[in-house]
Amino acid sequence: MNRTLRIGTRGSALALAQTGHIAEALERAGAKVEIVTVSTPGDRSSAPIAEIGIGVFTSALRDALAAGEVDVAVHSYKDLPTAPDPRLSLAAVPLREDPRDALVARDGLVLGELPVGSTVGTGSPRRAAQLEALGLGLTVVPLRGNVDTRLRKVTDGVLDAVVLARAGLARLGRLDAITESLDPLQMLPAPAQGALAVECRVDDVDTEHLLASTLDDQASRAAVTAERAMLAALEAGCSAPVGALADVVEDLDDDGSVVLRLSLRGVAATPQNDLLRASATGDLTAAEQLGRALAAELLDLGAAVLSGPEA
Ligand SMILES: NCc1[nH]cc(CCC(=O)O)c1CC(=O)O
Repeated sequence: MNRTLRIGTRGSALALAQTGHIAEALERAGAKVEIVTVSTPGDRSSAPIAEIGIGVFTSALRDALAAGEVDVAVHSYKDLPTAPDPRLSLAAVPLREDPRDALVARDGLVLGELPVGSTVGTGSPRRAAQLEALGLGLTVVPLRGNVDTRLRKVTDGVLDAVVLARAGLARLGRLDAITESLDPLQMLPAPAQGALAVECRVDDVDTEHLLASTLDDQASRAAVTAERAMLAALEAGCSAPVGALADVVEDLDDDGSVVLRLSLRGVAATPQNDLLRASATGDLTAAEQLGRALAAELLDLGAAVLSGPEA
């Protein structure tokens, strides 16, 4: 391909860092690239995500891609609505970062050391519900803003701790700030957390092929496919209290040979806001079915059918 690929990204430090990695990988594969920043309503508003709705960070970028203003869009996968966009192809899911949530607390404290009444900042209902379910007497405080703004709440002494995606800190070179990477047994991450979604126009087969062959990681794609299928079947938006995490695990076949399987864990809230947890294992090649099956089990257990603020 001789043309220059225009790669669209949001302008936040995190978005620029993750798009930079993608651009470098494409350049190493011989492509000519150019990074184009697209401003989104989510970047211009400071309202809680639960009010402005999922898609605020991604729809402007998707529109620019569909309109031909850019050729590739790089998103944080967990920020995408669950409904597919028929104009676009999800050409690559690159190797996923560590998907766990991270605690950044004052004085190097871990979760179990935070005194009763400590303030923990997060704007995510999923994180808030799981923090409250620990029964540690923590006070969850609403919080938004870019990664630096959130970290500063702790260094400035405004909050005792904040919870963020470890992947965001990794991509910004701020892993040093983490005082504890939270065990998924206590804090299941958002579906697709730590993964990127790389899209192109559905009719741009050259770009689709280049992205898939250069960037796609099959295990990462299978894991996030299962997590997102679970989310979609619960009809939950990204701001709903739903967590999911799939791992590729080795298992033994009937004839004793090693097979790779997907192990999926999920958490969802009841209408009374109690948390339900469940897990299931399935074929690596049937990730969507696994996600839907786990959602059905959670619904059977009494999970609320959620209609988040938008999707
Ligand atoms: N909700 C915003 C958002 N979207 C993606 C990430 C982090 C990187 C990722 O999960 O891929 C973050 C920040 C956070 O949740 O702390």
